[in-house]
Amino acid sequence: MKITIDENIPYAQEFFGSLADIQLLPGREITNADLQDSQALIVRSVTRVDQRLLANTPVNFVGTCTIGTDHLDLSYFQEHDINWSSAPGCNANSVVEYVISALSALNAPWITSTVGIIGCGNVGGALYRKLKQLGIKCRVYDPFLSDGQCADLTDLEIVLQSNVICLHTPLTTTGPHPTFHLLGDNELELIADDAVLINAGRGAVIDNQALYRQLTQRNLKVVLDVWEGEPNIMLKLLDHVSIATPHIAGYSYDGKVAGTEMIYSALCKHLSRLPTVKVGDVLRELESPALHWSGNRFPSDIYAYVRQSYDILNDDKIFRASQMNSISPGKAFDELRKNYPIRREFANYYLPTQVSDRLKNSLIAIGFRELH
Ligand SMILES: NC(=O)c1ccc[n+]([C@@H]2O[C@H](COP(=O)([O-])OP(=O)(O)OC[C@H]3O[C@@H](n4cnc5c(N)ncnc54)[C@H](O)[C@@H]3O)[C@@H](O)[C@H]2O)c1
Ligand SMILES: O=C(O)[C@H](O)[C@H](O)COP(=O)(O)O
Repeated sequence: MKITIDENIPYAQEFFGSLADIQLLPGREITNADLQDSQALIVRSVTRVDQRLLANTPVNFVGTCTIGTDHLDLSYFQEHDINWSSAPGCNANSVVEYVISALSALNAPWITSTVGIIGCGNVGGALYRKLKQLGIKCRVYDPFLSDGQCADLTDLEIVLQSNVICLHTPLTTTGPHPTFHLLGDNELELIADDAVLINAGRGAVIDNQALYRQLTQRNLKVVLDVWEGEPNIMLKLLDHVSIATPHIAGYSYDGKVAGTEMIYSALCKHLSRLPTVKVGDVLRELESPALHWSGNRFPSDIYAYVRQSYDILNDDKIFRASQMNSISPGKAFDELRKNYPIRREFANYYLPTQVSDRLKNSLIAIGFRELH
């Protein structure tokens, strides 16, 4: 048996090599010819998996080590009896930490503000629970949830009037509530001038042309991890965005490896094999998990601790430089993602003992640990 795998999937050999021969290829370059003798295809979000890629191949299992599934033609899979699996929730916590890093780096008064969440599934729901634990007022728009599932559901128009607005929907073009260009001119105009808008869902959920028009007229603070047309983003938009990153919100190492393990387990099930490799076999504890003492001011010192684990402004700086200095910005976008450094989640770090109770409680609520 042979499995074709995106070369950017960490520990592909350790997990999938225990099941079959593996062929590692760049995700954007996998072709139909590459799959002529593969029974399984394991991808990330950059490989469009449809009839063009799969027709007349023996592939009968497709796994994506990601949360998003908009790159998979699920109707084609159903029509051709192709088993498939995604990795729901694998990097949800990574995205939540990205949002917290963005808000604390912007020095926005988010701790005392109202946060609007659009799309309250694995990612939005995890963010919602963390914010509630911090005592932050939330408003949620998710037309697929009922009041029994979330007490703060309200209309999109109301959510857009929050101090912070976070987008966590999938990208959909069909169904009763498609998200493609969910935020266009009319919706963006409802957002207050001093608000923060964060998109770490999918780029095309915001009409990027409309966003550009807005940002040339007013100083809304916008954080974009995802962009329309990735990897070839609208470069002129970059100048108007407060924090810009190349679709790495979900790129904590913990999240990526969890995605690999989930798809490995799904493929084992498909093959009626028992999984023998676990995350703990490959992912080690940090050698230096202790955070340095960095002050006790609440809430401004939250960033001082967060940045020791993940400094979003560093990602922003590197990304801007890559887009400005490269003759091929699209390639540079992909290269940054391919060579993204190892980023471990907050739960791998311990707080210094001097941190005051008030600050400590908040840092623990967002995921850091206390030394006992
Ligand atoms: N930037 C990144 O690195 C990154 C990482 C992980 C996930 N994502 C994206 O985030 C998306 C959400 O992830 P998730 O794990 O929370 O997915 P999920 O399926 O668990 O939740 C999505 C939620 O969005 C809601 N929704 C659907 N259509 C909506 C609409 N029109 N308006 C408001 N809400 C709507 C759904 O009801 C659901 O509750 C993924 O589909 C993926 O595209 C991005
Ligand atoms: O959907 C997801 O899980 C995320 O967007 C994920 O981080 C995408 O990463 P990629 O597959 O493009 O490497």
